[in-house]
Amino acid sequence: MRFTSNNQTEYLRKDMNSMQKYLTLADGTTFTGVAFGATHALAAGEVVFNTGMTGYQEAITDPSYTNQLLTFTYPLIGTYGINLHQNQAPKASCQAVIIRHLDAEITHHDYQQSLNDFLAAEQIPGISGIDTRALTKHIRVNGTMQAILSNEPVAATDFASLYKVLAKQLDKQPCLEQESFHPLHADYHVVLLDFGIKHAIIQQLLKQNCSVTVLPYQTDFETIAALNPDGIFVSNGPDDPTAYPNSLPLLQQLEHHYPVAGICLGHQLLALANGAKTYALPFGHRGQNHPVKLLASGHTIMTSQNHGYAVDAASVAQTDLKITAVEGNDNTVEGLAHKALPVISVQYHPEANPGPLDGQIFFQEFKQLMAKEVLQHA
Ligand SMILES: NC(=O)CC[C@H](N)C(=O)O
Repeated sequence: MRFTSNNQTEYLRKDMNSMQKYLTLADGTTFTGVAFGATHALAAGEVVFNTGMTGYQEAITDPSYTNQLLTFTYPLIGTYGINLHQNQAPKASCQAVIIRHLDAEITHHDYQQSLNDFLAAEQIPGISGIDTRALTKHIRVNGTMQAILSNEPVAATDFASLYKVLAKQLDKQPCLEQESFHPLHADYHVVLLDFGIKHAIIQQLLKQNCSVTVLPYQTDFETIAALNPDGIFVSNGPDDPTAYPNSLPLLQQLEHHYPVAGICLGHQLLALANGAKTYALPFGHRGQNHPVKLLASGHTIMTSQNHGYAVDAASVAQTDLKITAVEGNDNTVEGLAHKALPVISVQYHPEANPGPLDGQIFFQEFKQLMAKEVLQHA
């Protein structure tokens, strides 16, 4: 099957003095489009789709997309440019950006750079003129798959060997050193284990009047304890959660000493540390309108999500955890709490960025767990 460029692509080609680019999926499906960003760069990785109508910048700079080729179902991308302080990490780590139409006419009072220039500076290739809805439907039917973005069509027989050459080893980039953030007045001190953190999580903790010390996820228990935290936060991050077996003993130890909260990868790792299992979803949840039912109140909230793995509900029953929230679309696990310890986690992104802030209450719940613990030991 081959999806060819259409009139709009022809227009862009003239407009941008452009160069043709090819997206080849592992099953041989090929899409032809126009290069932008780092136009000559090649890329290989898993193609994942995001259904948000806005928020391309936050998604592109979310480290959880590391080494993935990110496509957007919303057709107009780049319309409001890039505003550098909205970045979720110091550098963008997705492999490539696949879009329908790159908007050359940027309108936003705050914009500092075009998406095209931003991706060129970040050395990330883009391809526009792609029917991203057809691509997404293809992935929804056939499952998440590997793909190559290249300057020449890739023959089916060459796919596997070329993919091997191009696919990067997962470049997990947590902070290399300790970093601290302070609100004007701090009620509590939180140690945040960085597996690939989004900046919005730090901002939400500051908003709760918590000072935050960000530490690389490989930090040992003694170093963390020496900082005398009131609570531990486990961040989001890239990859399969089972790729971090060395972190599980640390999380088990931390749970017995401090209130602990986790988001997305952090949630999955806390589940694994307590004996539950995780599995790969057929095509992931990535967007800003994912309904989540909170089981305690029966309320459904709208959430921002970005994950390809989930916690296996049946395996939770064998542990000391209980399910606190489920997805409205497919009933998968969206929240967990420990039955005896002050440990809570969510699969969705309560810090949003992009997306709705319905889930912000999670940060208040974490603060309440710290308050309770501090009172008990007063
Ligand atoms: N946003 C995240 O933390 C993603 C977690 C994990 N990498 C997944 O895809 O499921």
